[in-house]
Amino acid sequence: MVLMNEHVAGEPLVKYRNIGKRFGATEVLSDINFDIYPGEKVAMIGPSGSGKTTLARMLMTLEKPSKGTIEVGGELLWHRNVNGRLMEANASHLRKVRGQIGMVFQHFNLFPHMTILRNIMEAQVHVLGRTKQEAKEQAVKLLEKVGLADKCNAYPAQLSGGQQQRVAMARALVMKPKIMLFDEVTSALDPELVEEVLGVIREIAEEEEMAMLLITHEMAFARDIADRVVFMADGQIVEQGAPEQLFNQPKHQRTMNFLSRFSAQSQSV
Ligand SMILES: Nc1ncnc2c1ncn2[C@@H]1O[C@H](COP(=O)(O)OP(=O)(O)OP(=O)(O)O)[C@@H](O)[C@H]1O
Repeated sequence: MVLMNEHVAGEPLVKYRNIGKRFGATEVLSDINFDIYPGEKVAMIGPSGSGKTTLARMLMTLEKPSKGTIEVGGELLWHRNVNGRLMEANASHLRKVRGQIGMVFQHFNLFPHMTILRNIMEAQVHVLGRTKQEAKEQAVKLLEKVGLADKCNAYPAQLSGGQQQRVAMARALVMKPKIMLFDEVTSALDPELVEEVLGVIREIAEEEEMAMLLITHEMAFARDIADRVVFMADGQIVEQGAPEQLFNQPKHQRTMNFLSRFSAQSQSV
């Protein structure tokens, strides 16, 4: 696995700068400055409603910041004019930037009317311009990687939640993104399916060079696979560091409170 301090001298892949976000009168993110380096595996933890998903959705351009800028691979997601107003990037620019990012959500978002194979071929053909044959070969390779080569011709409804989530991962991976976002990908799953999905993410983290941003409530997992852990609360990054430092010697009271609540909860389950 790649270690955080191997990256810090290089140029970040993702740069959040002075990010603020309001929904109406409610401020949900304030003054976020945050980098992700190429190949770095970052876990983001924090209480419900602290703004983790909103931050990730911004990277996919599904949400716009009210303040600040985001760069991916040296390209701004949106430009601001001299008055600070956000200017829409043109479609081809957005496609280029978004092509570097893969996302797996809590809900799998597979196309229900398409077979598993076609679910994974579709964007390769229409976005990357691969031939159907190339797309099929790549799809089969990725389905083998997530342990579902025998499900090519099944439809999503014929698969378990854990299997559908593994298909969603294969679909994101096949696009060869520079960064993969995983947003609470196990929280909609039955407990017995969680481990199979975490196992696939663990493998991806160990084998793939792409960066990862993993939003999770699975503390042991975050500790296990991340190069760096970021703790968010009330729309701010409270603290970040190597997993052993953040989990064993948190610097802030809020981090301590959160982690102790969590360990108390897991003991009582
Ligand atoms: N579209 C929206 N309109 C209004 N408020 C929103 C919207 N999306 C998110 N919020 C609010 O923004 C805050 C941050 O939400 P967000 O989903 O980013 O938190 P989170 O840390 O990912 O939470 P969780 O761990 O529960 O997923 C919450 O108070 C949420 O209610």
